[in-house]
Amino acid sequence: MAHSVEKVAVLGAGSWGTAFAKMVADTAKESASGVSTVLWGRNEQRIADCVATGRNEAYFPGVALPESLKFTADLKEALTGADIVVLAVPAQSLRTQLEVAKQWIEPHAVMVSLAKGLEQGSGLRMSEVIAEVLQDGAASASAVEQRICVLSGPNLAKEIVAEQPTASVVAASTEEVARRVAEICACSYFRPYTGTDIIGVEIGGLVKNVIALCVGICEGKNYGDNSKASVMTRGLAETTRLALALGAEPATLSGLAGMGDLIATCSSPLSRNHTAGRLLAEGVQPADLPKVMSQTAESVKTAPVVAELARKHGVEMPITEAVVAVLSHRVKVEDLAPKLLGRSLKNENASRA
Ligand SMILES: NC(=O)C1=CN([C@@H]2O[C@H](COP(=O)(O)OP(=O)(O)OC[C@H]3O[C@@H](n4cnc5c(N)ncnc54)[C@H](O)[C@@H]3O)[C@@H](O)[C@H]2O)C=CC1
Ligand SMILES: O=C(CO)COP(=O)(O)O
Repeated sequence: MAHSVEKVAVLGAGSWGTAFAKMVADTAKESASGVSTVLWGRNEQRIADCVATGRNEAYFPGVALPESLKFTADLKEALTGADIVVLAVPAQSLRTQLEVAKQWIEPHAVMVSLAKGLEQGSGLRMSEVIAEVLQDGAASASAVEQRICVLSGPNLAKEIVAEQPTASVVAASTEEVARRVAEICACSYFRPYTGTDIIGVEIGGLVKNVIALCVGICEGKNYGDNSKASVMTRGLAETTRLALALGAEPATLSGLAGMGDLIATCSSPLSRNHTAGRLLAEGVQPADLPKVMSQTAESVKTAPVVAELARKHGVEMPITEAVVAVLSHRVKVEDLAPKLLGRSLKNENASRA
């Protein structure tokens, strides 16, 4: 099965797609592997600007991208011959984008999801959406599933573009596939660990966005570190409960894709989810968030889907429920803390998993 990797296509020229493509091109240069990297974006003018300047000014002003990195707005050109396809579009756009792309995806190509969200309507994780779209009469379900991979961890794109040292996790159904993907991005400033717990890696990444929004609300309300640490710790407890109910391994949630990403996202002003929470606390209406912020804050759309999934599996997620209540105007930001603190008393460990 193992095709050697000669070409990597990254779909989505936003913040993470651009940073990831840079990393793959840097890895190819450092290892002299000869892997070529192409970044595809839908906005023709922006891609033309990238070609002309060697930079993606809309996301990383002034940052020179590797000379070997190619840019295109032509999906067929990006996907033809690509052995690895990296999906860096937001969660709610993935299915539509993949439906268009799939005609040009090579049958052996490994698909890597970078998005941290659940699909509205279906409640599916991104790896499940990819499997659903790529399965057709020609390919058995398990053959498609073996080609699906997810990458998640404490990976704020702006820090990665600045080449600050970072680790992450690549999970696939086999170590072999995870390792092939890890090899294309393991460079001097990025260390991907491998694993096979796709569910744990995805749930860790997508629920921490919801918890980060809650921490952002604490920040906007000028609550201090005790409040934020309490939300983060209990947030990890409810993330773990959901992940385990879905079949994840407990260790994943205390690793990079769980605790690691939670710490980074909840602590950093660079996080869009954290920023969204702060803006809500400052009086911005949930419906106005996309207008006020020019980038994706996945938790706004994913939080209600997480809550629904948790209810379906009989998992208690009070912080997520409180965030959903704020986003749907059922609870005011000032009433968030009383709502969380006023719940019935519990044993800490008994209610952790
Ligand atoms: N930015 C970051 O630091 C990180 C982001 N992520 C995840 O990566 C995913 C993408 O996020 P970002 O790159 O940050 O978002 P972004 O908002 O910076 O960029 C998203 C890009 O996707 C494009 N896009 C949207 N819908 C599309 C469609 N239907 N077809 C083609 N392109 C489309 C947009 O034009 C934009 O260029 C999210 O799920 C996010 O949670 C994960 C780790 C780090
Ligand atoms: O996932 C991220 C860091 O790992 C990025 O978080 P935001 O989407 O909140 O910016």
